[in-house]
Amino acid sequence: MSSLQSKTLTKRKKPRRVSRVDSEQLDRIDSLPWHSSLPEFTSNDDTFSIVAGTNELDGGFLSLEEIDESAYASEIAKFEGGGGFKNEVKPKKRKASEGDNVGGDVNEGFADVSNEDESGGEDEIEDKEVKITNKKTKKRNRKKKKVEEKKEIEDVVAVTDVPEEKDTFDDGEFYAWNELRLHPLIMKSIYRLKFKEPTPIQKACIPAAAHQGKDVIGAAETGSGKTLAFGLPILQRLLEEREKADNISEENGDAGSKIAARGFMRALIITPTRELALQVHDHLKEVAKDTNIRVVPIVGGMSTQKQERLLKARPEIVVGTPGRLWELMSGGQIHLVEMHSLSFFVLDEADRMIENGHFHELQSIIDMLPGVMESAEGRSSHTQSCVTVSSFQRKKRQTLVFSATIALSADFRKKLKRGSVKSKLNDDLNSIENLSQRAGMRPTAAIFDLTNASIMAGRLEESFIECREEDKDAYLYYILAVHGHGQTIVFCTSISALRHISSILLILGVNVYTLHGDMQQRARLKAIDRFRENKDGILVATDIAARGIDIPGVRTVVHYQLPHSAEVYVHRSGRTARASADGCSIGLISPNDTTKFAAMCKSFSKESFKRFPVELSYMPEVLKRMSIARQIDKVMRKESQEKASKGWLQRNAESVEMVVEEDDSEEERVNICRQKKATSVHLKKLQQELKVLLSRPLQPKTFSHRYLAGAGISSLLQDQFEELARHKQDDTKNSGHGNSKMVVIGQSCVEPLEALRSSGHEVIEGVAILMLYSLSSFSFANINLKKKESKHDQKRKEKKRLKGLE
Ligand SMILES: Nc1ncnc2c1ncn2[C@@H]1O[C@H](COP(=O)(O)OP(=O)(O)OP(=O)(O)O)[C@@H](O)[C@H]1O
Repeated sequence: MSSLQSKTLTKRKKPRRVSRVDSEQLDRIDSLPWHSSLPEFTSNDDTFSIVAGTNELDGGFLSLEEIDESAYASEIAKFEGGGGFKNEVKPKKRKASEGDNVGGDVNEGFADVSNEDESGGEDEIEDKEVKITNKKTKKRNRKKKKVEEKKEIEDVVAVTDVPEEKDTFDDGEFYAWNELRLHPLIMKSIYRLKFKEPTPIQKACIPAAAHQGKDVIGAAETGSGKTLAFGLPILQRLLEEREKADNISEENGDAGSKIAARGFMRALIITPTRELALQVHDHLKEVAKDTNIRVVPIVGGMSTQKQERLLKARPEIVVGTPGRLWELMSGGQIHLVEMHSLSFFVLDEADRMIENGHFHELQSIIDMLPGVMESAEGRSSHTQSCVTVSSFQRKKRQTLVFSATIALSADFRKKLKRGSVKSKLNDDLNSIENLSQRAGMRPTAAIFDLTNASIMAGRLEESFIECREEDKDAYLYYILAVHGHGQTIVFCTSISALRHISSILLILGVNVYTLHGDMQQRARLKAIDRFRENKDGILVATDIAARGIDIPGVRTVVHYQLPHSAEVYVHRSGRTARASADGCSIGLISPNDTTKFAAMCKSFSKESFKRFPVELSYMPEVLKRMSIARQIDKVMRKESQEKASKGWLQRNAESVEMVVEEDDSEEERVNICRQKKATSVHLKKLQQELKVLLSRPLQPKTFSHRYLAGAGISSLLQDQFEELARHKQDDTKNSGHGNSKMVVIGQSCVEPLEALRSSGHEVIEGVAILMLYSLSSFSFANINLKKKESKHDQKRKEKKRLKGLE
């Protein structure tokens, strides 16, 4: 029986008197928000709780308070239009007795001024002077706040801000854009972004959506520029309308406003994840920089009030996730429910939308779209607040549906023509086809499927390492330590696996950022930002990072665990090899994964997969380190769990005014104490042992101590060299010997893609019959050895034979 279990709970004889102050403080503490850095106590296999005590792991190494919210556009000022500077208008004198609170403290201030006129005496004058000064300060502060608020709005939405500087581009270089006939303000952004030519999906979609007013379904590989394929047509149409309206207004006065609906939402873009919504927002905001079209993100995990204030600015383009959008819509947020002028309804990463967790809100939003439910037998209750419009508006609205992985049936267009969904109110919508139809997609929709036979990005090199489940950690460490160059994303399917490897890697001195759904939104964004900024950063993430995240420096994607579906595998791998860059993916395939992996390869029509080259001479050292790291992890986890449950018992006992009595005998207590001491000594010993190992660069077993063979110097090896050099310097100083310098001559690190290109073995359709080589038996080495022996034998035999002939 553990010491913890042997404790008993007894009712307090004399409940501790809790003073009022104490209880207030306790209340306050209880009401503090949950902090992701606090250890979690529930899961037994959760290594995170041990290491996370340092707040180092959970997505961003920092407390949430450190994060500057405004950086993510969540902080937005109240938009008061022209009313914002009311205070500057010379106020009428008001008597205090008039007493209504219109104008708030502004008028209170003025009431003081009026009193000043009526009173006399020096004290009163002094009093009044103080009040006037206070009033001025207040006024100044209010003014300052207004300016700050205005700036905040400008930061979030794109505003009229045509830069003065002369453009220095040579538009001849951008001639490929000419045929798309985009507005000069859009072209200005294209020049600024240095996008020399439209990508194929942009070339295909822009004419159809921007000039022919068609609905579009677009499918193209990851990183192929789909955001602008739907973003540019939206901007084009809004700019054209605006120009037309301005021209007509000039001629006929007010008539122009009928053409360009101002102050209404014109485009609603829905994405499955918050990170993607923010990224799409940033991308469109960048392109709309020289226009006066405003774009705002509406995502969960951020203050609803602040987002409501953002919407008060009446942005034309709203990018959001279904959950938060629906929360605000069902709450009657006026800008969102006034959809009669909506010209574009966009579903980005549409296939993800139909998965669980998003579907119901999305369905509700679609039901709010003007015209969607009109032909059905009635509207659901929540759509009552929606402005009723004719189906004319539905016809005017364009529906754009995009993803890298969209499967459409051959007769989809026919189905659209039949409009089978129209009359079936409770139809099952969980397919892209039904969703598109329901959203009002017309039979004339243009369908561009640019995914080739293999839907993977063209410049992506795919590979795998076969290993036992328990050796995945070691291989991952090998990849990061030996080839750790460029940004890497390691994907896990479960959060517990993510916590496990993050913890192990951290013990091994590999700093990683983490990203998963249990993290607070701001911490998630911070983790992505930090990862983005670190050119050799490592992000360990679940599938919330699988879609859309666009970080050009990502060179390698590691599938630590295989995803549940082939689509997710495509999106995960698509975090690298984006735009015109290349990259590589490495799957760690254990015997449990082989069937799934084979099925995936088949579904991609992949002819060949490369085996990622592993220099097995590194593995003894890797395994040695890994073994110690695991032991440390185990001890720390146990300690942390004990502390956690002890704390839990104590807290619960206190909450019901009980005391936890220690009923261990003296002998038991001594034993526990001894045990703890022994554990602590053991832990220190392990940590010391690992420290010594880590202070030396990871070397292959055949390391000659004269040359460092193999993969070159990764950033991790570089750190270890520096550490070693420092040790050497200290040793030299202590021993009093002269200056001895350690010189490291190394090639730059060979990143996984290079290693793969130079020596990856192709495995042709052989995934299903993969042989499993376990680390413990070093079968690869053995096989090579046997091969060499047999060649040697053959030579000897040949020599003997020749001698015999002589
Ligand atoms: N015409 C272009 N020329 C060069 N780069 C471009 C062009 N259009 C977009 N890009 C860049 O390509 C990158 C990928 O674009 P985007 O995120 O839109 O891809 P995507 O197809 O939506 O990818 P995913 O399917 O993974 O979401 C971005 O960094 C974007 O700025």
